[in-house]
Amino acid sequence: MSIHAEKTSVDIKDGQLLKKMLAYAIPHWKMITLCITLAFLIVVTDLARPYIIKVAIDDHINGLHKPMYAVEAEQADRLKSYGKSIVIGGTAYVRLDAAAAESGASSAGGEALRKVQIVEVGEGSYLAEGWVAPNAKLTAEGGGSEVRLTGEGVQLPAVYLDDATISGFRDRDFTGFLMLGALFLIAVIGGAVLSYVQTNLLQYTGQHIIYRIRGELFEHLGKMSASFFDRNPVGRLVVRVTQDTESLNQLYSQVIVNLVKDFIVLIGILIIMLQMSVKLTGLMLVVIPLLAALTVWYRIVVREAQRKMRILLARLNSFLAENLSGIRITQLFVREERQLEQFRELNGEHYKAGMRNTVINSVFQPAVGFVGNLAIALLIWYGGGSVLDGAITFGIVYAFTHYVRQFFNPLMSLAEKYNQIQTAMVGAERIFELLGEKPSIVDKEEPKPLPKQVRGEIEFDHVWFAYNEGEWVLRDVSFKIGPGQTVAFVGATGAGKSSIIQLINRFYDIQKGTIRLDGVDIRDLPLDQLRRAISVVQQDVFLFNGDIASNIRLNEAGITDDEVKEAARMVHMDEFIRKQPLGYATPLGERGVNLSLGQRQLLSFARAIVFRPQILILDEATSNIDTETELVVQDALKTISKNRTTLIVAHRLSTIQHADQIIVMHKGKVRETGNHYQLLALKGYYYKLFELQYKDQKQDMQMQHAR
Ligand SMILES: Nc1ncnc2c1ncn2[C@@H]1O[C@H](COP(=O)(O)OP(=O)(O)OP(=O)(O)O)[C@@H](O)[C@H]1O
Repeated sequence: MSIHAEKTSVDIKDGQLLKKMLAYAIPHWKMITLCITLAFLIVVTDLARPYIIKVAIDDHINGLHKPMYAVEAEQADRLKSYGKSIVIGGTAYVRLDAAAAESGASSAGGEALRKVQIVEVGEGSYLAEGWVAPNAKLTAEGGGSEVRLTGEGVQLPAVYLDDATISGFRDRDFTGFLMLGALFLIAVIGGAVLSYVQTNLLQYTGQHIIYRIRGELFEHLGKMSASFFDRNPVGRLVVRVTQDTESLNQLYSQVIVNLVKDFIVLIGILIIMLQMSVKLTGLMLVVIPLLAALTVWYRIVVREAQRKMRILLARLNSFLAENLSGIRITQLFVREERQLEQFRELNGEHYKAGMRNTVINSVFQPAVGFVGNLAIALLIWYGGGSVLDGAITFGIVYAFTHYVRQFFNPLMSLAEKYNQIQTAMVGAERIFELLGEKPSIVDKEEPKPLPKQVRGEIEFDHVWFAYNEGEWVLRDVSFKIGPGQTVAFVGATGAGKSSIIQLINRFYDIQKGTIRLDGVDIRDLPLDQLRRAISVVQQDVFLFNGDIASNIRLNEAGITDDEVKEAARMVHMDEFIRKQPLGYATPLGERGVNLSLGQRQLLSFARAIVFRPQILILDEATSNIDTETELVVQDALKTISKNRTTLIVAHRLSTIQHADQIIVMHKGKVRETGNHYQLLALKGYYYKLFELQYKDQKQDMQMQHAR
């Protein structure tokens, strides 16, 4: 598997993962509980709105024709428990609210209460003694106070009502509308305010958790050893710290609480529906199996589609990461067309997978919508009929249509949530996998501190080392470098010279043998002390964002400006730096001056010197510097390397002839050791290398002469 390949799917039921995610949420449990409580209140305000309208319809718009009670005016007190009574002539009337009317309040009122009702017959309104169905077909006979309403097997004495009297009965409707309107407004404003508070609290919590995880990730990455970075491309790690944590944030701040909210909505709606009408609720639930089938289908199909999309996206990402970092090579070798073709292919596949996803969603969402509307159709058919029969009020049917919609909304957005959860779970798994990865190179439990004055004696004692198991890069390497000595490593490409340098720094640990610094196994030393004792100048110099001075002292506050300048002077960079617009404060890189390769190396020298290490390592450090400057640097080196152990890896043998000891490497083994003259006298491998380079030089000189 390519190191760019990514894991793309994880089983949501994975308990381990959930436990770890929960562990991060636990410190915020108070906030999360508060958010869930707020969610509950928001649901209440959401669900209250249709109910308020239902009450407005049933008790006020249609309330006039609801059953009423009447008593003689002087006994009006008896009606108190039903509401405010209206006195007309010698009679007190009270209108019942829908619930009381439906539950047949008569039992509570006792027989002495007269049941009355406002009934419309033809153009006129009558106050009839007795209760009839609202749609009963009646005719009025007689006149004045002697009217009788007959029809449908009933005969009721009635009184004709003029418009003014009807308005009297309507009075309480107007105050009712005002009250309900105010209540509706409170529900709307309350809902909005609560949502605002909840969203902010959730974001705060989510961001806080992510802030912590990001910090931990960065700290953790800082401890990882070189082999880890060999395996993990930088692009991927950047995605871990930025993108994956963000999707996890979404999970904490949106998905979890919203899922709880949706659940409360569904339960809440069911309860309200059941309370309003068991029959209608039963009818609504007829569509549930259809919905369940749809959801199961969707889960299966979309899971696969989304998994495929994530795989392709990961591939696209790694393709991009690889190609953008190697863009110069692509351009140099005129491979743009071929790369573009590959990219198009991948991009096309991703597009197709994306479209498939879209198609599935565009089927699922309207399908759920359709089932919802089917439920509404059933509601109109059955509910409408029941309203006419007087079995259900119009307000209930109206409220049901709203609740059905609210019931189906969370189901419709299931797609989005499913995707969010999957992405977040994948992100979470990657993050926890990363956090769970132990740094392979760490301090011993009780490391032996280095003495303040490091002597700088380095010893390799039968060292075996492989980057990858079984592929030995160093085989039984032994040598000893005395304190203050200058030692050079030479050998063909791939002989293992740079590996030796990396091992001294403990970027990797060896498999067999021992490496000692001042007689102590480096694995027993505190890592930071070991690395502080060593400075390395490499061929590739990394510059950080910042000015020249901070790039030399690497933000080490203990290093003074004078020391920085002194170091720059020693590598003959001082003059160049002074010429820059802001001197030592000139920013480097995009925002400031760009350094040439040679200048970068000089800066890297200054960096190494300023830290005053006991051991200085130069790994191909002068390969980018012109001969003239190299002479200067060599000169500086002589000063610097005095009383310091200095290790030099070089291909140009001319630069290392003065070394106290030269170690010749060949295929991971020490082939020869000695100083320049001893090695030449040996007439071995070194001699051959020297001859080859010398011949080259002679040829160069002859060619120059010939010109
Ligand atoms: N990070 C790494 N992971 C795996 N293998 C590596 C790694 N670095 C180097 N190698 C392998 O180790 C061997 C020795 O490499 P090393 O860089 O030590 O050689 P070198 O003598 O310094 O060569 P050069 O003169 O080209 O710098 C090579 O075969 C190389 O492929």
